[in-house]
Formats: sequence, structure tokens, C-alpha cells
Amino acid sequence: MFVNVEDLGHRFAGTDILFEHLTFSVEPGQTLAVCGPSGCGKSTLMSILAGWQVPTTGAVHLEGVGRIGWVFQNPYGVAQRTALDHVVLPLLAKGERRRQAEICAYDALRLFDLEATAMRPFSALSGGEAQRLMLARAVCSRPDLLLVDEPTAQLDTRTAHSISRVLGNLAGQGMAVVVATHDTDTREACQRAIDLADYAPSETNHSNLVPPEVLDDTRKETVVELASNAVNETGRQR
Ligand SMILES: Nc1ncnc2c1ncn2[C@@H]1O[C@H](COP(=O)(O)OP(=O)(O)OP(=O)(O)O)[C@@H](O)[C@H]1O
Repeated sequence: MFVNVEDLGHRFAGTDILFEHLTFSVEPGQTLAVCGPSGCGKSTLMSILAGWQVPTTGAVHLEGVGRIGWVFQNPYGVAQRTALDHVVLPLLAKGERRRQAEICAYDALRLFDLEATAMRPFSALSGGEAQRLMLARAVCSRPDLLLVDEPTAQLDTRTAHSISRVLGNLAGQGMAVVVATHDTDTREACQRAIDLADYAPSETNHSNLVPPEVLDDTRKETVVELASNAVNETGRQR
């Protein structure tokens, strides 16, 4: 299984080119952070990877990718359903029995420090808990490619840090993970990082975009190889 992105470029009708000549690949067990200023096209790139958006130029080749998971910036759920229900659902949809599904679901809830919320309705979860629930559900759906869009945007620094470390562990579970992020911890939890600002056409003026100070040290290189031990330090392997 692999994801190959070849000479990709995109612009929406009537707007500037967001990025161009973007080439990279992601394999199972790898995590790739997609960074860059707000508005540079991170979410758009994720949509292209998911096949929801057709790129203006270039191509995405998904070889052997049967299931794509997506964790959005904003958590969503059914207000009256419990946290456990949300995590169990993808397993029941695959035909697992409720009892077995609950064992897996509790593992995933534990991974994101959500065990205590298992029987709480979605409407009673905090923003951070709800976002972690989305990650737990994504783990249970066992995708080949997991797209995670700004997973820590709603979380406090401490929680965000633990989420980032667990994201690193996801790669160890055998799926390819692509994470759009502004967060330093999240970026460092990934094995590689791409700065989309490096793929903006030179005439594009990004001065009006929000400069993420966390990226200042990465802009010098297109692809930054990050310390792989950051991925393995958590001790929370399942
Ligand atoms: N369907 C669309 N039609 C026209 N323009 C769009 C469309 N979707 C997104 N855009 C524009 O494309 C640009 C990139 O948007 P995108 O959401 O991909 O950026 P981003 O890097 O993910 O931003 P953020 O970090 O703020 O989430 C923005 O200027 C946005 O307004």
C-alpha cells in the first residue's frame, strides 16, 4: 500500500494558485505532517488526497488503499449517543459483535484518556474530549490512510501534547497518517513534515496569511526528517 502524490497543484476558480509541483509519498507505518500558514491549502490538499477535490494539475495515486479515515477540525456526533456508542459504531458496521467491539472501543478510549467518559452522551463532552473521541473512533475504523485535519486546534497544550504523541503511535499500527497542523508537538510527532508555503508560486503573496511561528524553523527545508524517537517514546503502544 502506498500513497504517491505527483507534481500536484491546485487553484480554485478565480483564486491564486495555492500550491504547485508538490510531490511526495506516504507508506504504511509513516506519519507525514502538512504544515504552512493559514489559507495555504492544507485542508484542500487533504480533500484531494481523500478524492473529494480534483486537483488542477498532477495526480494522486492510491495503491492498495481500501479505507480512508478522516478526523475533521471540528468534532461532530449524535448528541444523545454515548462516547462508547460513537467508537463502537465502525466496528459494528464491520460486522463485529457488540461485546468484542466494546473491548476494542475501550482500548481506543483509553488511548485518548477517555475511559471515564464512555457512558456520557456526546453533548456532555468538552470540546477537547469530543475531538479525542473522533481520534478514538478513527483508530477503531482501522483505515489504510488516516487524514487528520488540525487535531489539536481545540485542545489545551497538555492534552494536545498527549494527542500528538499518540498520533505518532498510529503509524506504528500500520496505517499511513497525514496530519494537517499548526502545532509544534504534532509536527514533531510525525516522521516527516512538508511546508506547503514552499510550494506556493513565487508571485503568491502570503504576507496576508497568518504566520505560524512554529514553522519558522522548518521553512528552510522542504521536507524535514524529524527525530524518529519522538514517535516511540510514548510507551502507549497498543
Ligand atoms: N471551495 C472553495 N472555493 C474557493 N476557494 C476555496 C474553496 N475552499 C477553500 N478555498 C480557499 O482556498 C484557500 C485555502 O483553504 P484551506 O482551507 O485549504 O487552507 P488551510 O491551509 O487549511 O487553512 P487553515 O489553516 O486556516 O485551516 C483559502 O483561501 C480558502 O478560502
